[in-house]
Amino acid sequence: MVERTTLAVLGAGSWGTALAALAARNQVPTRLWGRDASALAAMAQSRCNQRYLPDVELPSELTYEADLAAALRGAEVVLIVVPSHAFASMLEEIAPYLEPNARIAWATKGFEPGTGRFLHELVDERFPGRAAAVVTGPSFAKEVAAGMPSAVTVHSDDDAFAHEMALLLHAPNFRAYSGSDVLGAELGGAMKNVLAVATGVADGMGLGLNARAGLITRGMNEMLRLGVALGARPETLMGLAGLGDLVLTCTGDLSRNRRLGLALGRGKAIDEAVREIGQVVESVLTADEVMRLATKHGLDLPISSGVRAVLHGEVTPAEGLKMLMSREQKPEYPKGLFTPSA
Ligand SMILES: NC(=O)C1=CN([C@@H]2O[C@H](COP(=O)(O)OP(=O)(O)OC[C@H]3O[C@@H](n4cnc5c(N)ncnc54)[C@H](OP(=O)(O)O)[C@@H]3O)[C@@H](O)[C@H]2O)C=CC1
Ligand SMILES: O=C(CO)COP(=O)(O)O
Repeated sequence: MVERTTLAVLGAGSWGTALAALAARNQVPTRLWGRDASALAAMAQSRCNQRYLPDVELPSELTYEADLAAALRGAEVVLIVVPSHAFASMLEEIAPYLEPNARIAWATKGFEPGTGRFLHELVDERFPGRAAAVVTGPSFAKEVAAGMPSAVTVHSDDDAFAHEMALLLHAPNFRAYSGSDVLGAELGGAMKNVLAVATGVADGMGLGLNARAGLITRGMNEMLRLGVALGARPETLMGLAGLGDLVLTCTGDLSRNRRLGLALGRGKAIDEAVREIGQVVESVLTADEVMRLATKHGLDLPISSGVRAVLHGEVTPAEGLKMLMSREQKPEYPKGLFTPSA
């Protein structure tokens, strides 16, 4: 039985719209806010997000609010689903209107660009003491919006809020698990976007299925090593937030990050590839932040580093491949499975 908590979803792109529709179908009173008032009016009229989810009929229970103050009035839970580059400014924008008891969740995947700070750090700094949770895991918006079976996970330091947020979304075809490793959950969701570019590049170059599996597995190793260095729990990274989303995004052509890699591997220029995708491609900013964190912790992450170099045009995909394949022989896990080597 779902409590009738009022939910405000901020960000009317593909994922914000899909999550808002899911909650509304779940009998949660839900308002969807977006920065484009005319797009919201069209959604209210047609019950369709023509730009981001064109084939999906939105539930009649979902309401739309272009005025941020009105969207937040009475909202007990606020779910932020804007791209990571807009996350910090979104926190500033909501500050004057947040209800005193409002809990904050986000489904954004990434870091603060330019600093490598985790999004939970931004939330904790701007809203100290508020219950906060991240919603993450393998979930293409298009499939969730179409009601196809999916599983995600919700992590919070506040067990009650993790459970509450999960219940708002949990539905017959949508399993929402819960946990308490916010950092690990965020790291998995951010890093898989970078690694998806690597498998996309390999597939775009026609390197074969062995290469794809090798990149996914060694990419998982990079996620574990950075995660362990930062204090994430390995099991979080081996779960939906890490491995689950890594497999989805590295293999599923619905992934925009994988599609960017595919285009680069086929020789397309990055600007053109991003323009053609026409939606947020988080890896473009996240690769820099992953490498900023890796450098800070003295870690060598060859796949992530190669992706960053390819995205910056410092090396071609072929040169990146050569760099990876010419590395010295070494043990796969010199220090044991959950204390991976640098
Ligand atoms: N799509 C998916 O399957 C999933 C996405 N995510 C994550 O969700 C986040 C959002 O991605 P997604 O919805 O897919 O992206 P989309 O590209 O589909 O949509 C982005 C949305 O964000 C809006 N936006 C951009 N900048 C701002 C801003 N400064 N203030 C307010 N709104 C803004 C855009 O508005 P406008 O149209 O006006 O430009 C648009 O509505 C990303 O971090 C992504 O990694 C996570 C899981 C699944
Ligand atoms: O995060 C996602 C699925 O879990 C969506 O991946 P992309 O951003 O690569 O499309």
